[in-house]
Amino acid sequence: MATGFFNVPTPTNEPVLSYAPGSKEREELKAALAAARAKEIDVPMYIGGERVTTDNKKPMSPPHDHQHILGHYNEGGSEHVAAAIDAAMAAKSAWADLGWEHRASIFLKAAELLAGPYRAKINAATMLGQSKNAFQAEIDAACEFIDFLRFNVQYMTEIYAQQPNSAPGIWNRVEQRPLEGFVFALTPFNFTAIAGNLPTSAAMMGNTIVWKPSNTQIYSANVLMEVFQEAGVPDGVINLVYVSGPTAGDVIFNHADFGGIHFTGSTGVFQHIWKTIGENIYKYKSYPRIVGETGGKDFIMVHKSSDAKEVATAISRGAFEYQGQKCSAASRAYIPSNLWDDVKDYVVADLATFKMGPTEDFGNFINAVIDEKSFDNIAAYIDGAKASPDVEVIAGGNYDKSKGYFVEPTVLLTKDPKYTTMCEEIFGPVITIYVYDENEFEATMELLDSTSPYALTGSIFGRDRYAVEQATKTLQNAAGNFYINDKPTGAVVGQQPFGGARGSGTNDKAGSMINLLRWVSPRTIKETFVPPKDYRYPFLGED
Ligand SMILES: NC(=O)c1ccc[n+]([C@@H]2O[C@H](COP(=O)([O-])OP(=O)(O)OC[C@H]3O[C@@H](n4cnc5c(N)ncnc54)[C@H](O)[C@@H]3O)[C@@H](O)[C@H]2O)c1
Ligand SMILES: N[C@@H](CCC=O)C(=O)O
Repeated sequence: MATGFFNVPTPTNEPVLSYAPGSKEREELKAALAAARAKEIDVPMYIGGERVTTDNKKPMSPPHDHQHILGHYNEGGSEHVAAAIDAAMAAKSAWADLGWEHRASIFLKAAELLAGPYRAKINAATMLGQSKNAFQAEIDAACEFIDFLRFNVQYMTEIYAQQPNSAPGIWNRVEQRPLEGFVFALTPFNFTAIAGNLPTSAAMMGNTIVWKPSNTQIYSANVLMEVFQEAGVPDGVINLVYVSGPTAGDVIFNHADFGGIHFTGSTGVFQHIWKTIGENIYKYKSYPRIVGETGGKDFIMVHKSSDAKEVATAISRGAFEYQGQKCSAASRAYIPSNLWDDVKDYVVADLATFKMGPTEDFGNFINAVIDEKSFDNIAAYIDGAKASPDVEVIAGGNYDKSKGYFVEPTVLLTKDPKYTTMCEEIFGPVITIYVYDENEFEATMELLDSTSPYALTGSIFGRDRYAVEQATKTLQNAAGNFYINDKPTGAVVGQQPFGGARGSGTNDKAGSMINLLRWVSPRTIKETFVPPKDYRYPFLGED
């Protein structure tokens, strides 16, 4: 067998295409949208390379047009979860033994497929299934996932290259074994890139996977699986099942071979999972790796020296892109009294120009929220705000689910800095503003830091460098991704490794070496070239 020390292609961020009128990519995307809408599909589970169907067919619809059927997915039960674990365990040794360069090659090929022949298809599936506009789909399903794949391959090689020193006469080596057992990838609805990254990052390091996506992301998960198969991911390495969360959890968290969970989703679900794993700890062969990136109550903190228009733009984009359904979305802002009138005028003017509607109309900046449960939850927060004497609705406040789950981008102004919507994650297009005395900057930051249990993303705006430095220090633990004079969303793989602490997760930074290290179990090997043949120390010879 030929071998060598291989370098992988140097990763660079995938360019974001413009989808401008008349562009080739726009035409291709429009064609992919039309083709997807025209044909109902039957989406199987994938277990050990088998396409598994059941009698339990569940409809999939665009959130912005809930009467249209895109197709059905086949819902499984606990027996399918058990079969997926068996398939992952059966595929394990061949996959773990495969030369790393072949694993790298498979995932680099997946990146190329997504950048080229599958780009329009994965973006169209994300636009229809998750109601993302063309730009939001492009930065997620195409670019971010391509970046995850390419950069993770590079980080994998850097991990393998890290080796210890060796004293004369010995050779020390560290090998990076995959975890014993299987890895459970449990993924959210809101980013196709995250749904793809959670199973592939662990698989890249030699693990085999049971993947359970959110029901509302299955339509695009099916395209990802098609890409994985075409890229050459062997049967059984990534097994995709559609079951309820508790059904998956009951089987997986009771299994002796459960090796780790790669989770992204809400804080409540993650805390429940952690507790269950703790209660079952004696059942497992190893201590399972627990990686979870969860919710946020992301902030924009504004100093009196800021530019009001820059702040307003950060609010308009940071709070409302993808209907505020980003874990990083700005959902509370602290505005100094000297700037409020201007910031308010600019934000209200921006919102008046937002167009809301289906993703197939490329002129729409705002689309629908993901499903009825989410719509009702957001509407209840808005109703609560309307009824509260402490809150004024500055913009938006209306909603309508007759055709799709549409919620107007909504700006609330509160007199109470601890009002519910300043503390709780809403996960929708709602931001709450608290206007503070412009001379109370330090005290307001202390208030911000103690208002919510989360610490995911946050921004400081200011032209006064002393104020920016003060905020950077005071808010050190308030966000895992901290932005200066920028909105708190839009982290790019390889540039701003992403994740938060406190209630927001284990901060293992998706798309970084830190994350990949969680999916290996290092073994240190010491080899002695000429072993001693006498147990005595030299000084034991003579008195
Ligand atoms: N920090 C991050 O990087 C990040 C990124 C994206 C989303 N998020 C968070 O994800 C949430 C939105 O996504 P979501 O609505 O899909 O989250 P969710 O927690 O509802 O679901 C996530 C996954 O867990 C499953 N699940 C739900 N209940 C379960 C249970 N009891 N047992 C086992 N599995 C269960 C779901 O089916 C889904 O696959 C928000 O809170 C958001 O902040 C965080
Ligand atoms: N990484 C994304 C958020 C992912 C969570 O939903 C961002 O930085 O905006």
